[in-house]
Amino acid sequence: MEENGKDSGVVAMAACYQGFDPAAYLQYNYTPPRADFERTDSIVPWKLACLHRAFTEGDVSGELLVDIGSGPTLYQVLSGCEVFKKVLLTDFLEVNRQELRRWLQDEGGCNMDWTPYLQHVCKLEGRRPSEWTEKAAKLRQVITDVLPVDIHLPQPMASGALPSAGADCLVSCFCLEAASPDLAAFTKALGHIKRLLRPGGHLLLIGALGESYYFGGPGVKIPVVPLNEEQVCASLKETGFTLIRLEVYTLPQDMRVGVDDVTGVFFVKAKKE
Ligand SMILES: Nc1ncnc2c1ncn2[C@@H]1O[C@@H](CSCCNC[C@@H]2Cc3ccc([N+](=O)[O-])cc3CN2)[C@@H](O)[C@H]1O
Repeated sequence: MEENGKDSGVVAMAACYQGFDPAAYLQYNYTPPRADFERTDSIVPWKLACLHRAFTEGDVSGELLVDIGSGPTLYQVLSGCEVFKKVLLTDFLEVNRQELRRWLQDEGGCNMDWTPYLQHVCKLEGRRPSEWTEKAAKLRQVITDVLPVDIHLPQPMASGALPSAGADCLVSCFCLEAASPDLAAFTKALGHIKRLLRPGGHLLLIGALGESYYFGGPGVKIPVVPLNEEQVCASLKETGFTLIRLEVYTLPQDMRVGVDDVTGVFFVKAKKE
């Protein structure tokens, strides 16, 4: 522990993120082959199917959904925006919060066209893909803010950002393992975000398995704590979450495109009792 009370590994992680490049990151992970809606074995359709099922199978409800560590992406809340009246996006970096605000303000300058994602989730909802414009409008209506977050703080968001009871549901994708220097910090961060959730609320957690690094931009190599399923389950148990479902996707060879060394992706639905 350093004299200012911050763990040295956490301080080093924050430094790694100074070169993060949202446009490059989107290009690496959210375009084909990893986001190929024509392929049933592509990662993004698998993630969207997990989230759609989790948000719509009847046990998740409430007013407020918070996405922890949104990065420059909003696919995480495409299904949730139909279930919650209010959605908050959050990230550690201003460059990512700006990327999200540019899309929300719909004034151009975005580094990503989310249309295929909106069309795909409309199909999952039994709607015509052409209803993507209504879904985009719904998103812009329910996402009321894009706020700073730091999962390594006991209080990750500014006080007053959430109702005192907490959020009704949290979603977090590829953030905790990529922002934590080691497994202990990952588990501690899980405990920190749990405090943002009301009792009885749900956590939808997506993350990388077996990943030790990824590129957050050209030449921006960011270390990741490599996780396996057992460690994810142990961390959830240690922080007092009740596991409802764990699903695992193993990357086909041609999804390993050199932007990271991830071997699989986990999806967790859990509950804070
Ligand atoms: N202290 C902090 N608190 C909160 N957020 C923080 C903090 N530090 C950094 N952040 C925030 O966390 C970051 C989230 S992006 C992290 C990317 N994770 C790795 C990457 C993702 C990915 C995506 C898709 C697929 N796939 O197979 O389809 C695989 C993979 C595996 N590689 C970033 O937004 C940063 O801004």
